[in-house]
Amino acid sequence: MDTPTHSTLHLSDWQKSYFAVTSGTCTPRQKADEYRAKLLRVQYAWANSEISQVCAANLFKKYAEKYSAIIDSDNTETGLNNYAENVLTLAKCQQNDSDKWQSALTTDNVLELKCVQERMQAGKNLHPAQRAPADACVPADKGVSASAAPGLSKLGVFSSAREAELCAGSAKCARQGLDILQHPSSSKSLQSSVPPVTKTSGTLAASSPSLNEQVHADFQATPLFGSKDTASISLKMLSNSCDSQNLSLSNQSVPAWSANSGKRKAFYSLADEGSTVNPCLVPCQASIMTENSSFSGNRSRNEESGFPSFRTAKEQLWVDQKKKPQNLPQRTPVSSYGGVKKSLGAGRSRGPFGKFVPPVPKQDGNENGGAQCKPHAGGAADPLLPVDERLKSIEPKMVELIMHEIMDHGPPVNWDDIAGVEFAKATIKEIVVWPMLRPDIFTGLRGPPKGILLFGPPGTGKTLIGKCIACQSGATFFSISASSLTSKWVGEGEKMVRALFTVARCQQPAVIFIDEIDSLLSQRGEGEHESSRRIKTEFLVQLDGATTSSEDRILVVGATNRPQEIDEAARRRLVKRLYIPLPEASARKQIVTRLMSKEHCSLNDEEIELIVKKSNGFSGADMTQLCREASLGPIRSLQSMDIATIMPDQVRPIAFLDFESAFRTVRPSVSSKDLELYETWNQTFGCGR
Ligand SMILES: Nc1ncnc2c1ncn2[C@@H]1O[C@H](COP(=O)(O)OP(=O)(O)OP(=O)(O)O)[C@@H](O)[C@H]1O
Ligand SMILES: [Mg+2]
Repeated sequence: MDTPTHSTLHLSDWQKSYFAVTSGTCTPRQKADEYRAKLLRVQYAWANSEISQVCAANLFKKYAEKYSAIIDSDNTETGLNNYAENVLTLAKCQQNDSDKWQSALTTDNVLELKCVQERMQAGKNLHPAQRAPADACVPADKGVSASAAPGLSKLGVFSSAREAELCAGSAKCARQGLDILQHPSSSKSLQSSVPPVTKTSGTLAASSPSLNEQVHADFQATPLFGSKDTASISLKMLSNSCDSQNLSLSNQSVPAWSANSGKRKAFYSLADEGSTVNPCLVPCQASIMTENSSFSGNRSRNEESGFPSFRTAKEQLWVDQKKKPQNLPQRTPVSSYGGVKKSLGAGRSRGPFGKFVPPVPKQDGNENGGAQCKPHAGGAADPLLPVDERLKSIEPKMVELIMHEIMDHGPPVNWDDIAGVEFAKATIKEIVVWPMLRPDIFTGLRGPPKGILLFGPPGTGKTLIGKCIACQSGATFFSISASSLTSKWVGEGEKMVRALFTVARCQQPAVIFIDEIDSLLSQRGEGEHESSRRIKTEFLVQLDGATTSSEDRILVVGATNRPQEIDEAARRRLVKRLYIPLPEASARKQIVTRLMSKEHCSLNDEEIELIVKKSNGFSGADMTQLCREASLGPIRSLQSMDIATIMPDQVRPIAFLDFESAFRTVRPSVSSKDLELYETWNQTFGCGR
């Protein structure tokens, strides 16, 4: 056992520090460091019940004043006046100590010690009256605890004449605290004895029990956080900016300290929890208070042993983190369907921090029943699930891009929102929606076609139908703008096409909506760019696979207002070619009525009929524009002065005259000549009646 050596070492440490603060050669900074160290030692000594509350308070006061005098002084020779730096140093020091303290004082470690076991057993045999009652008078077999010294512990009031003794006691205790710090993880340190007598500058003289005895005493004297009043001392290392006069020491007489360990643990648990922080205290302020049994409520207990378990700040952080909800969303919600249509290259996360989320087939059943995969379903984006074999040949970057093409089911577009085009709507429901709902019925010859082409004049609702399919079909919906595919991925476009179909296969049932499909599948010619040719070829190959494979549940929906430009091979694969014509009178009426129903409007039925009549040849988009224009009429009729002050409900309703003036500026966007072309193409290739 090398205990004497240790003791000698610590004695010399103490002496060194003492001389450091008293010698004239010591710099103010060194002195401040030493005083901080002393304050820490006093903390430990008190926490270990080596000194009493009053003793600790006196020592704190003494050292805190000295410390503050150095810190607060502007004198370059004797003071620092550098608050921030020293506060940080202080905090760092505390943190390090706390770390070391943690590993040595876990309750389990201590309880496993043989000597502790023996002592506990012996303690059980003691008569209750024999147990250490108060003020940390610890029964020990060998040596006498400093806190057990009558002069230190039993007196409620300490005379100044006794201060030297108090200091001696605290110094010894501080040394013990250091022992623990310096041998944190070794259980030997807990068992090793500390020599009973030390002396420093004539003021230090105390006997010390061995630590194992102290530990034993802790447990023996602890009524397991019983209902007796206990005292805790909260020592806070805080701002140096407060004056030393602010040192507030409660001189309440403390009832019997029934639990040494409780006291020690109270100290640390409070320190961890920061429950008594007063931001305007001098460094190392001792805030002494009494607590009742609620004291024990502030700490956790070791459930097996019944002892309260000490937790370091690190442990507490870990526990707190475990308590936090685990199911925090990993990804921010995708923008709503109606607000943003994703297209290639848009809306995806960029840069090195963009997280790759591999798409995988969703294995579990879902509420929509039957559908294997849903847009943005958790399973699809869950990186923990195995990646589909088919995706292994695809570059992850491309898979990610494709995955970001999945459209979300946001604000829904209903079939009723699309005016007219009844035949097209009925056909699409038949092809898309029902087979998705009842795949068991739509088998064999009833199997749905795998390709649809929506063609017709501009602004007739083709894209709107695509959105509606996205919302109503319940399938994974990919919306690809052909132009973005060709322009942004020069050289890699065909790979993207392949990746698109592969991902779609993994996400079945899936709908791939290709708006402006003519720009992707225009007829192949000689002057064509090589890259666009390759894309087109790849697309046809994939389209062929998708349309011929009876197992795959992939529907390709193309939309164009230039159907005549589509390559004949593509045309063949898009078997259902549905004409989306200009809206008929009933459809136009529907559009006007629906839009005006949301506005303050004074139109009667006759006026609406007149509007419908006058709007012959208008597309759906034109009708929308007409209504917009008319709705501005009441505003235009206001004087510019009124606009600044008028209340919204004072604006007059939209009237027929507003439509009359709107008709003067809004013209049909589709010429009759163009219409003939569509009609002809529809009669040639269309599937309408
Ligand atoms: N049948 C319709 N019912 C209701 N609104 C319509 C209809 N057709 C068009 N609209 C209105 O016109 C707007 C444009 O429609 P959409 O984008 O679907 O036309 P499109 O056929 O795709 O045109 P383009 O061929 O130029 O792409 C829609 O947002 C909608 O407000
Ligand atoms: Mg469109």
